Amino acid sequence: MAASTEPPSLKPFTIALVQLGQVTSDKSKNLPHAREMILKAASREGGRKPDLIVLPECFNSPYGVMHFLLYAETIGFTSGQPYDIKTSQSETVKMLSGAAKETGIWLIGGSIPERDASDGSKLYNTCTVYSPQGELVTIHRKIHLFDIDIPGKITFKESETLTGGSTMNMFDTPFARIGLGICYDVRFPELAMIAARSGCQVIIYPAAFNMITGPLHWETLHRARAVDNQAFMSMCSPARDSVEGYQAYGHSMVVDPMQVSSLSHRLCSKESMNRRGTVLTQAGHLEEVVYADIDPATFHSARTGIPVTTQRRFDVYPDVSREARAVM
Ligand SMILES: NC(=O)CCC(=O)C(=O)O
Repeated sequence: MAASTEPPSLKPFTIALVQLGQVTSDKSKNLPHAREMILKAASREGGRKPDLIVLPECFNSPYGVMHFLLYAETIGFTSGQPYDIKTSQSETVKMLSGAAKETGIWLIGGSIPERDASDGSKLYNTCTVYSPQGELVTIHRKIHLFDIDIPGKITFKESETLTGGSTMNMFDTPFARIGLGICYDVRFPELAMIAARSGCQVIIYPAAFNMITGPLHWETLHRARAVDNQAFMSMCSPARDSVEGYQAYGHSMVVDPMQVSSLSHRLCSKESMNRRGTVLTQAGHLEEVVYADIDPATFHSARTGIPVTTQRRFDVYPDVSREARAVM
């Protein structure tokens, strides 16, 4: 949905982050395992059932530039155009659509290597999103490719085989407008800022940080994007169980935009702040499903108590984002 329309008002809802393990070089094992974990997340016992399930970045293929071509699938989705899952060429899209329909739950289907339907030489790192009826409602192609070089620690160059996406993407559910990105996109605050100013109350990125940058920045970036934008921020990682190759950091997380109303209560002790504070939920590093309840009161108290959203001085600084519109 275009961001020029009014966003749905934020309602209470529950997110499930599936910190998927066992991502192997065998896609025929990866897909059934992902499906099984989606069903497991959906059938939560002893807590509110999730309204939205999220998978991690690159869950049907090992994460590495040499793998993307081999694992890439053609999706062929165009925003605003009818999309027929039955005739889709993507086995991953079929599986995800079926799982969303079977569970009746919104699904952010992590990301997969995608081959452009019209220009087969172009590959993208692409997230697909499904309604509870199993419709493919939007896609997000990772905009900022993970090209880094920290000598002796990590060198990664997604641009060797991938092309960066060129559109901002968000989607509406009955409970929130949700802004999308993928992993490295989080380091570019403009993306989350434009999403928030386009009405997103929640920002969710499938991701796969690593053992160098994860301990450095994973939680800080969640908190930064959440506080700057006064929005809920979440990234879902794979588990750290790869025997060789890329070691994901794990620690899938949901962070709230700061509970002003309960701030004094929280400041009682560092321990209670960590337990009840702004990190609503956080996984360890192995495979697990973690849940977070999104409370609109938190969002509203943050925005009314610290009203930066109405205090901006566009007369003093140029607003680089104000004209932004969500397009596909
Ligand atoms: N998959 C990615 O984009 C990794 C990003 C990352 O680790 C970072 O530090 O940024």
